[in-house]
Amino acid sequence: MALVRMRNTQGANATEIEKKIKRGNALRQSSTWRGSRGSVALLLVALSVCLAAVGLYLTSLDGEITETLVSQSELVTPKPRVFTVQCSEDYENYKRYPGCTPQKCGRAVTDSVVTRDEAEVLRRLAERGLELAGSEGGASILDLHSGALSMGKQFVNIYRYFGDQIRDVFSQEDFQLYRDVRGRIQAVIAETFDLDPTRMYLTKPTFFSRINGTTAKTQHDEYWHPHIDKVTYGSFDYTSLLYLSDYGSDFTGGRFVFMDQNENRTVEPRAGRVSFFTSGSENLHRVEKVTWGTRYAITVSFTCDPAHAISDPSLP
Ligand SMILES: O=C(O)CCC(=O)C(=O)O
Ligand SMILES: [Fe+2]
Repeated sequence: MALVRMRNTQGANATEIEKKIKRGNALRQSSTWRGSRGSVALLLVALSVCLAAVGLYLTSLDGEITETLVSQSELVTPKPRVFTVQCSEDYENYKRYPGCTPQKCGRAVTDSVVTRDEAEVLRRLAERGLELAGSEGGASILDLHSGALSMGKQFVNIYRYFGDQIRDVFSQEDFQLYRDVRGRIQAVIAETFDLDPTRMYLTKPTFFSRINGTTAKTQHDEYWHPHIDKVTYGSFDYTSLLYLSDYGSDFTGGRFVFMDQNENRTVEPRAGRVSFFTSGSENLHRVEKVTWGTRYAITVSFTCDPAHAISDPSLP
């Protein structure tokens, strides 16, 4: 009995010892796991850092690093903010026009050539004109010079299509304002690039644009493709854009992007802001897709070749 008790006691001790061993093992295992959990966390951090570095490198190769040249909220006044870039070699293949052909190339932005009130008058003009028709896709244009207006999947000539009724939509004052603004833009481009303003001429197309987030229906709606204006439009030597609405409050997306070798550089539209640049391949650019709201702008461009000059738009 005692033996039995003894055995029992020994047995009880053994069970106790086994339990302790098990507990000890369990504890050891959990501390090993805690230790390895630490290493796993460290490894994960290191991996994330590596991935971030690789991501940054790849985006830089892709030209996806973006610098804001001018944001919507700042006011560039009284002098334009000028960014000089090296002229592309294309110019060697073009006929040179003294006093006009770019000797120095670049881009510039100014908020002191057109007031916000004037921009509003021009935006209303654009709204009225584009209300007459407009593209089924997201991008519509109205060219006051040729009369071209987006309608559905094509264009109509407003002067022919609407005849005299067009005088109920546009006034002489509207056209006068366009001419004034065109003259001021021409003067600031000439001053910035050291040109003779009498040797640069308005060229076509010159148009109001309205862009929203509607899905494109035809190629004309695909405004976001990278392009070089001198290639796309032929006659352009200096491109200017007058913005009629505000990035961030009237629309989102829709920033203007200069696509440089290692970096994108953006201009954020602001009502009354004029952005201008030499039209060669030194200024490859695109417009971001508009994601919300409506963006209005006017493209006003100049040529050095008198053969491509057009007169100011006027009411017929
Ligand atoms: O509206 C813009 O900001 C740019 C438009 C453009 O690139 C063009 O008309 O060629
Ligand atoms: Fe362009």
